[in-house]
Amino acid sequence: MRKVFVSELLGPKREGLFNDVIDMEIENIVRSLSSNPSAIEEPFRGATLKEMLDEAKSMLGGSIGDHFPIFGRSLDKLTGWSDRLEKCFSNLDGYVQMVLDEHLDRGGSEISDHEKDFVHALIELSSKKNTSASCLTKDDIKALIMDVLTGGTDTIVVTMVWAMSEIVRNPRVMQKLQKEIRSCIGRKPKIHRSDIMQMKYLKMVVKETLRLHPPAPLLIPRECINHCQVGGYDVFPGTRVLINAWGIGRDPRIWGDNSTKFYPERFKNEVDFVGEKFDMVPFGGGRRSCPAFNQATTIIELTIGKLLYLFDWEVPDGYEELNMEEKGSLVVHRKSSLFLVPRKHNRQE
Ligand code: HEM
Repeated sequence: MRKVFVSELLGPKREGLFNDVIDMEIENIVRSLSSNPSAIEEPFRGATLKEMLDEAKSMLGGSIGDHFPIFGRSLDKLTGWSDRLEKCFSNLDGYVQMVLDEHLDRGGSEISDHEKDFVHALIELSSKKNTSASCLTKDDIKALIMDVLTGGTDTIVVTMVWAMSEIVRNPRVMQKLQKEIRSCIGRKPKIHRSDIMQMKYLKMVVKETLRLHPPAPLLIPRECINHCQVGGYDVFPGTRVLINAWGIGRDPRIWGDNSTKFYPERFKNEVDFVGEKFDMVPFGGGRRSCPAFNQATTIIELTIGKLLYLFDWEVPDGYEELNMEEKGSLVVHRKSSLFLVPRKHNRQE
């Protein structure tokens, strides 16, 4: 399944369409900010799908029955958790089914290869004509779509919101970042992926955000399959394992006395952040690490780059200090919404 996900959504086959959709979405955010700054909340505010995904994420945080299966399951029934779980996943399943039906109704033949998206590709892999080992069932397709919806939406938005919070709280960082972006872009109307490659400080800012605010601070709960030893402790098969990515990213033994400070310059020398050295693990590590880390960081860099290139950002009058309290279980958000005022940057200056 992971192989299908990587080749059909993230691989070069789908790159053109994926990039076009991302660029269009970033343009939409910028347009809504330019025409009506009070619409800043719009792209991130909930439609029904968002509510469904929020509910699913809160349920994935686990129940009493997940931790104490023997008596916990009965408690889950009594407290109404089991009914809530049933309803939540039947709603999500209904949504995914609707997406699938829409794709089936349109039929694959009248759509050009360029227009075919991830769901079309999955349907092709499930067709009777496909005799390869990766032939998918309907449930496989639904699971893969749910992976994208649950794993790929909130994580990116949460990281962007934390990045904007830290940038605005640290005017020194904001000025340095804007200077870099604006000098790399000059007077060009658009930022391209190739421009981002030159923006070293922007990359440092995104890494520093993921270090201090990994969207999934305990990653995804895993279960140990084989007996192993970690740091001298025995971990037996069946043990549920939680990795404290939040704690690792703030560990003063790795990051020094200023480990809780937002200081992107600490990434001047290349630091691995995709789980090879484990100094920070916002995307997990090993065989089940996030397959979309590359795409995710590019989307965040492009969006932040664009927002900082076109606008100067301020906290609204009356809000002196940004509240940085956190809330959530599987994915950790800001406790209070982020309100910022964008002022269009005059490119003649
Ligand atoms: C800033 C953005 C993101 C962060 C921080 C993030 C983080 C993570 C983490 C921590 C895991 C679990 C790794 C582990 O347990 O070792 C994971 C898994 C996964 N992520 Fe992401 N993710 C991000 C964006 C995305 C996007 C955009 C997609 C899809 C388009 C995605 C799809 C997945 C999938 C499918 C898995 C499961 C992989 C497996 O079990 O083999 N993620 N991600």
